[in-house]
Amino acid sequence: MSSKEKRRRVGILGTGDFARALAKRLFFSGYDVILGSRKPEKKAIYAMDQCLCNVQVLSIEECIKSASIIFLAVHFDNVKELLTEHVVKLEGKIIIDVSNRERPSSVTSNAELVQKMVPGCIVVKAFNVISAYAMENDYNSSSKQVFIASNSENARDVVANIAKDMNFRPVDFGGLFAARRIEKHPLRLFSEWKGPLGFAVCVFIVWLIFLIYIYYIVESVYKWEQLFVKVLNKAFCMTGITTLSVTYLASSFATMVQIYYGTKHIRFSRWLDKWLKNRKQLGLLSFALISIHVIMSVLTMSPTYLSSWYHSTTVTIPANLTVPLQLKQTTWMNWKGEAACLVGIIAYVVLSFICATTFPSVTDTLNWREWRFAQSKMGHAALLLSVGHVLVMGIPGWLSKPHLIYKSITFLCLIIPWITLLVKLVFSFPLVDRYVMKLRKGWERREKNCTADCARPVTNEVYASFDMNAGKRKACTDACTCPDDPMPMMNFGSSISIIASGKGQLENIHSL
Ligand SMILES: NC(=O)C1=CN([C@@H]2O[C@H](COP(=O)(O)OP(=O)(O)OC[C@H]3O[C@@H](n4cnc5c(N)ncnc54)[C@H](OP(=O)(O)O)[C@@H]3O)[C@@H](O)[C@H]2O)C=CC1
Ligand SMILES: [Fe+3]
Repeated sequence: MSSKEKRRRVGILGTGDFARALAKRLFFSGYDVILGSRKPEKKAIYAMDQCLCNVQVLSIEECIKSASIIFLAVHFDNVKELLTEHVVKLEGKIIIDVSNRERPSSVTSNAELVQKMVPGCIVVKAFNVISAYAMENDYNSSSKQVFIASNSENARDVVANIAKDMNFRPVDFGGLFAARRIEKHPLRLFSEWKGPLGFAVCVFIVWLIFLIYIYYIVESVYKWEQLFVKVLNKAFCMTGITTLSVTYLASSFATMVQIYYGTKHIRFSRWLDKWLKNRKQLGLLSFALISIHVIMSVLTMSPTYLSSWYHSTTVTIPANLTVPLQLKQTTWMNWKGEAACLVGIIAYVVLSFICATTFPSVTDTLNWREWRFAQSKMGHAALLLSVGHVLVMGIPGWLSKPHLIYKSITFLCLIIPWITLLVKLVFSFPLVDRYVMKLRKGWERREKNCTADCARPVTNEVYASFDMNAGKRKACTDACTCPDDPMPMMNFGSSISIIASGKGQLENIHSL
């Protein structure tokens, strides 16, 4: 066999679920795999899975000897016992630690502890975010990311190539210090959804209490049995539009902060940073709420439920009726119903399009300009259309009872959307827009009088991290970059992708 045809060899310590799945995947990706077991003679791997008949099971020592890249597929608790007697033989080898923790730790990581146990080897943290099931079954999972951390750039490249061969997407996290972050990843449970979900629930409760107050306590407009669809539908609609406007208000707030400080090199306060990072979740939640509103509205689309949307017909039956009377009743929508439907449908279609652009497979096909157009311009257009939909329903009532406008739910639920749209309109004026663009290109209003107490990035070996959660943000008495700051204060929206770019260009992702 020529050297080109020779399969690259890797060793795997352990013969458990993950080791077997890894062995199978590596074998079908063109690797020669050797499993290392404490009792190789008892591990009839091929009996468990015929695909593994070409995978040898050797002793731990032989496995370590025969490969220069070794996956450590044993539970961390057993690592010390397993590796202690092989420390010398492991010298110079690449050890890939795939282990996960039960609890997150900011102080250390399993990978760093392995590096301490075997100082002569090069430890790489990787593959811990892929389950054994996905490893074995999802062969078309090129979108699945494998986060990689190691103090050796060369070792990171080697493991990144292995991940690519296995049809995974490697993401370089830099130094081994980043293993702490990587090990936290599988322990997350929709953590980025908690804030937006809590916000939506609170807004929903507030609107619902208000609706119950005006429709059941102040006046008896509806029957209690109508609470589940008729009244809840209004609460879903009001929460949906509030959440949608809050999604787009975040970027305007950030722009205001940048204008105030006269620079874009300002680290936003924590609440604003969180708000900006949660825009995707807020937007998706508003889409879900508006979808519920659409379904409920379609189900109740009748003159009985939406009397103001339909023409009403009054039938008078003569008192002295002697012959059979035939009444043909056809009711169609009036202008208000038709207009509200039309604007509502267009708003929903635009929102659906924006929602579709957040799917990774679609996002990947968009360039930066298209993405911004979909998320910003179309987003504001969807909000404007949603406002229009509510206006069509509200205006006739406001005109007939202007003194009661403050009680109108259509009026109240449009306050935040109006603010969002008005602020956006102000920022769209050529003068303001030009000024903001200038700031975004790096111009600073008070460049010469810099007295900023700049927060420095946390630097650890080759891993440079802007840890938004670590420590307290330093106060900035004046907003500007420090002259010797190689990377000015920046805001990482999707920290993973930015940090992942490692050596690449750092880009201010808050192009709002
Ligand atoms: N399962 C999964 O979906 C994922 C697992 N991981 C990580 O992969 C590692 C392995 O997980 P998994 O394969 O599920 O675990 P298993 O319990 O299925 O396998 C662990 C293997 O470790 C070996 N081992 C070595 N020393 C000991 C010891 N002292 N006691 C017991 N076993 C020992 C055993 O092989 P032998 O008897 O042949 O020596 C055993 O088969 C873990 O660190 C886990 O966090 C990461 C991502 C996903
Ligand atoms: Fe509606």
